[in-house]
Amino acid sequence: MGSVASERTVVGWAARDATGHLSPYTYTLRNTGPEDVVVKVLYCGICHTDIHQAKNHLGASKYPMVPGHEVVGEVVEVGPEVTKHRIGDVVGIGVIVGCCRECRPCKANVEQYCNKKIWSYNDVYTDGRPTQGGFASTMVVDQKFAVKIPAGLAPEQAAPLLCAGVTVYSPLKHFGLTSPGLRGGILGLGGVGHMGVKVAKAMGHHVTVISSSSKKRAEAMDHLGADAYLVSSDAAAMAAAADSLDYIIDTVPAHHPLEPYLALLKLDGKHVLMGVIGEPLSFVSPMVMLGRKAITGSFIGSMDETAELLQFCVDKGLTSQIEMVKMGYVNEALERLERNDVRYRFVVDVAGSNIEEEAAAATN
Ligand SMILES: NC(=O)C1=CN([C@@H]2O[C@H](COP(=O)(O)OP(=O)(O)OC[C@H]3O[C@@H](n4cnc5c(N)ncnc54)[C@H](OP(=O)(O)O)[C@@H]3O)[C@@H](O)[C@H]2O)C=CC1
Ligand SMILES: O=C/C=C/c1ccc(O)c(O)c1
Ligand SMILES: [Zn+2]
Ligand SMILES: [Zn+2]
Repeated sequence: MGSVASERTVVGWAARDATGHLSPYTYTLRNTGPEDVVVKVLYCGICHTDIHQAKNHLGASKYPMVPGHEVVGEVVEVGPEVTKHRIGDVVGIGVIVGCCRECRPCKANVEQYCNKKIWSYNDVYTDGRPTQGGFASTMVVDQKFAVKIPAGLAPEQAAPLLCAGVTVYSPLKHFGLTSPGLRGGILGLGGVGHMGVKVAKAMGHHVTVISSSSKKRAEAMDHLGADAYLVSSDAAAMAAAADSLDYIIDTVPAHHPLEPYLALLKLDGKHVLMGVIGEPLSFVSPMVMLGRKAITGSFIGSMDETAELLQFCVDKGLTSQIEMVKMGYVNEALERLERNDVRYRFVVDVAGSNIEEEAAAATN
């Protein structure tokens, strides 16, 4: 218990401009507030959103920016009113670190849809400071936005569950797509997509991966447990699969036509958009009318859903498939992620990268 009297100086790896190149950056954290926990970062996953943000794909990036929102760490200090966590707990921090607590989404415990939500980086906290993410030695976060990592989950494999995992779990629950026997499509087999296959399979669905190439076919079928694999450019295979899916989780992070995928949906099928795409997507209206299909979207998941997903993963024996790297490799990892060269999520071993020591040595 107790709080530090002075601001903590920490080191993160920050983008300085839209090249998205990260390099060491020293900054201070706010004093530990009554409901804050101080978290020593152990691991942080690399999500494609980190590229969108670091490279200013949405036009709203502010620099210096320390990305990273799939954070697993150890609680090293708690404010005097913290009841949810204790020193020594292993916790996760995701995309959101604040909300108004008064609006309809907040009262319904879907605080990710709060219009006053605070993003874990590239945002401004209530004290007027920029928020900074998990590619850093330490974070301070309100206890509400830290979730306990349950026993039975390796912390490094838990990291991708905090964004990629809950991002697929939340819409499947919300849209009533949890019944065994449903037929689902996962469009784009990356970080979010591979968790889509795993979570949907654990719910008892028949899962079809829809990919831009055949490169991931063997892994998808043999290791991830997919039931079918479609290459989107294979017109004959796509035609044969028409009218066969109850839903598609669309994780493609770039502009793409929707009509080839809408054609795969059955009556009342749902196309759930996940990718962050700053250009209009298009389709002709009969594609949705003649089949009462729905095009919708979903944004991460709530803190409650995150805790539920973590327990679901323990109960079902699910983990993410990761490639662990040190912080010094983060720029190569970002480049490889952008060129679709990772199976399926990079996780940075932050604590094992000695970033504070290395930054101090570089300035001496
Ligand atoms: N809605 C939300 O709450 C969230 C949204 N996101 C967003 O979801 C998207 C996916 O994130 P993530 O899984 O981390 O990204 P990844 O890069 O790990 O995966 C995306 C996959 O989409 C396919 N793909 C990539 N580029 C193209 C392209 N130009 N055309 C067609 N297919 C492509 C590839 O799969 P394949 O090789 O199989 O074709 C790739 O593996 C991003 O836009 C991210 O910002 C992420 C998390 C939460
Ligand atoms: O990776 C998680 C964040 C996803 C996201 C979704 C929508 C949006 O506009 C973003 O900036 C990020
Ligand atoms: Zn993410
Ligand atoms: Zn709110």
